[in-house]
Amino acid sequence: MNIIEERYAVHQDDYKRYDTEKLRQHFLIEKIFAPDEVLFVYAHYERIMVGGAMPVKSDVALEPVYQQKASHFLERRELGAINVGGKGSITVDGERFELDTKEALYIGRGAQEVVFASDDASKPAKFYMNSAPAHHSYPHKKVGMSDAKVLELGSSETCNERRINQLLINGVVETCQLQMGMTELQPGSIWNTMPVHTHSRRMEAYFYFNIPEEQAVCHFMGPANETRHIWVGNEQAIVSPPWSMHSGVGTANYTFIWGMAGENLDYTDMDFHKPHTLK
Ligand SMILES: O=C(O)C(=O)C[C@H](O)C(=O)CO
Ligand SMILES: [Zn+2]
Repeated sequence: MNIIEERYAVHQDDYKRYDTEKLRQHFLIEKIFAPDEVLFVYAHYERIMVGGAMPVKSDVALEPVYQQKASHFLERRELGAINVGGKGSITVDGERFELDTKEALYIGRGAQEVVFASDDASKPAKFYMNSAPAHHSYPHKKVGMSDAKVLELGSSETCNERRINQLLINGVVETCQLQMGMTELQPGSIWNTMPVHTHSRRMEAYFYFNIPEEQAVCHFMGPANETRHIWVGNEQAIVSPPWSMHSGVGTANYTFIWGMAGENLDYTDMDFHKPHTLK
């Protein structure tokens, strides 16, 4: 049985009055992986589902949840999965895709049986997933880091030197509305997505991983003139509403996966806010 939690959409006027606990309750996803389970948060921003599958002792299957009222999970949805654990595989209607760490799989609408497996229980695969409603069925496709479109952004002087690996993105794979990728910070750099941006056309989810023990990432959210922060631990995620900027600074090096759904598939459609204008 897949485990699901629901998150409703928040108005930016209400968000202003949230304390730490309420911000965390609405925007932070503390648990993405549990052994031999599939966990999902169903968020009412573009109806994105954010979650993870971690097969250890046994394979685990994707099952429909009550919120979907569907006979199978992908009846009206598409899904992107990126492995952040040891080697594993995803079998889609009998077709097996081997996925090493940092490799992604796009699964198109209509797939009926999706099964996650780890090659070695002592180093389990961890499939981080985003899923969004889909109007069309595009082919399933595996995308490795060497297939990614790469953007090198930032500099060591501003502590934001980073490599953006666009994995499930227009031009690499056909999707209805989902886009996903992985941003790696260069050693010594700690700021992601600085200068910050908003894109009210798309919501976004950030999943932080490879954060060393006892370290954390301070994630910033909100309209540029009304920002708040949430401290995020390793393998936790943030749901970013369409009115919110999204950026983070780590107390150590880390990596994160971003995923988006919404009005367009244009990665460059962003409204930038210069650091000195933020409040
Ligand atoms: O470090 C960055 O900059 C990012 O990774 C930005 C994300 O890809 C993003 O927010 C796309 O809208
Ligand atoms: Zn963004």
